[in-house]
Amino acid sequence: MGLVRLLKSQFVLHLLIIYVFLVSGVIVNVLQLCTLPLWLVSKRFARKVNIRLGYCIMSQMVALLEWWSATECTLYTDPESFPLYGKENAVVVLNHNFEIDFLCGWTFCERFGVLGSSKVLAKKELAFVPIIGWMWYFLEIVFCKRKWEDDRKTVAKSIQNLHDYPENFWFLLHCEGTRFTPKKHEISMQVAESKGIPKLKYHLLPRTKGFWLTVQNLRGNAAAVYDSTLNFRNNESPTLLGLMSGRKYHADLYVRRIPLDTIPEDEAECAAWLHKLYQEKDSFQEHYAQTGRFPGPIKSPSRRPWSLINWLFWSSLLLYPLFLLFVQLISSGSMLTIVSSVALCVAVSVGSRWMIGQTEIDRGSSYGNKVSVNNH
Ligand SMILES: CC/C=C\C/C=C\C/C=C\C/C=C\C/C=C\C/C=C\CCC(=O)SCCNC(=O)CCNC(=O)[C@H](O)C(C)(C)COP(=O)(O)OP(=O)(O)OC[C@H]1O[C@@H](n2cnc3c(N)ncnc32)[C@H](O)[C@@H]1OP(=O)(O)O
Ligand SMILES: CCCCCCCC/C=C\CCCCCCCC(=O)OC[C@@H](O)COP(=O)(O)O
Repeated sequence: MGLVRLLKSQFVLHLLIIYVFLVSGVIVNVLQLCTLPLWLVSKRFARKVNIRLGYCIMSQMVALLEWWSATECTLYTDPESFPLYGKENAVVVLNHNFEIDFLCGWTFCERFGVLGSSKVLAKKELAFVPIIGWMWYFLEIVFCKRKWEDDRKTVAKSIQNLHDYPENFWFLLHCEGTRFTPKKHEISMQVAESKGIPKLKYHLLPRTKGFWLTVQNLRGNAAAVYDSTLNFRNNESPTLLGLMSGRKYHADLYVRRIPLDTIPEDEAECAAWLHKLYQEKDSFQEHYAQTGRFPGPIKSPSRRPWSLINWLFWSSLLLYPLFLLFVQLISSGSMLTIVSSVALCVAVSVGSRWMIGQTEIDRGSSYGNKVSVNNH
């Protein structure tokens, strides 16, 4: 193991990374709270400020992926669509198999300049994750309970609110509704069979209602759907803890741009369209399994320095006071102060381990573990 790799695997460095993330995150959350009066004066300006504040948090995690772990992200897409990425609003449809797929999504957002304004239809539980969830509140992220009776109105309303959004955004939809597990796959294939829909090998059966609702409410606002299929080389299952230990992965993303006005307006036709899309996505994954690459040319955007600069800024701002505090603590010689400080560190470690746990599939929800029936 090289010296750099050995250093990156050290727990004490992970604690420092988490410290910078948590403290800067709380500072940003407080600043976001301070923008509340601004919304009354100028919604446009308040949104722009929050986009930049949100960037300060999200780009730290992007920097962890791009600069700390040096994970590579390759984009397969056609050269005609490439110039449009980041220059228009779009709905992104992405498979949901990996613990860090959200972070790869953010990385592409960063490279196309839409990280701060990126949106997602997220499960309500994520709204309560400290820092990220609180930040999302100010970024107008759309939350759902994964109960259509409740979501149909709230989700539509939240998406409608984005009509006068001042910057280009990508709206991410994991139509499968939950992360892939063998059990969830088996159950969803039973649903597919009962509905006479062809089975999928690499995806869960997509939930079509949220997609239809999103597309209907973004007509005239978003120009396209980016059908995106993600995989990792060498059958790897990357994790956030792996990234933190400096482990390098290689992500491949295949993106097809589909003009939004070509998608059927009728709900049943739109659902059939989405099912067909997932059959195509499945064939791309099969192609990947056979050949180790996606079809189509490679047109990768390179990483930008901004996420690293932001990270260095927060680190230099927050690590020096921590160092001073540490020196003071040792020189105080007070056993009580030292023990309380250690207890605080342990509490913060446990809290951040819980946050990281939110990304872990093993600790995922039971949604999709059984057939759900809607009464409508
Ligand atoms: C150039 C580069 C391009 C791209 C770069 C890539 C990405 C970057 C983009 C943006 C990044 C932005 C942010 C990323 C950051 C963080 C994101 C992190 C995570 C958040 C993600 C989540 O939280 S996923 C979970 C929440 N989201 C969803 O669930 C969305 C999908 N779900 C829906 O749309 C649902 O319809 C719903 C939520 C609106 C409602 O849920 P409900 O459960 O009520 O579902 P349905 O009514 O649809 O379900 C009933 C129907 O389903 C059938 N059924 C029953 N059981 C099952 C089963 N086990 N599996 C499948 N289907 C089942 C049932 O028969 C019903 O059928 P109908 O025919 O009646 O519809
Ligand atoms: C500089 C880096 C510092 C690292 C410190 C890390 C601390 C923060 C850690 C995590 C923040 C939480 C991010 C939440 C994003 C999780 C997205 C996700 O994948 O959610 C799962 C959801 O779709 C489906 O859930 P289920 O499969 O149904 O269950």
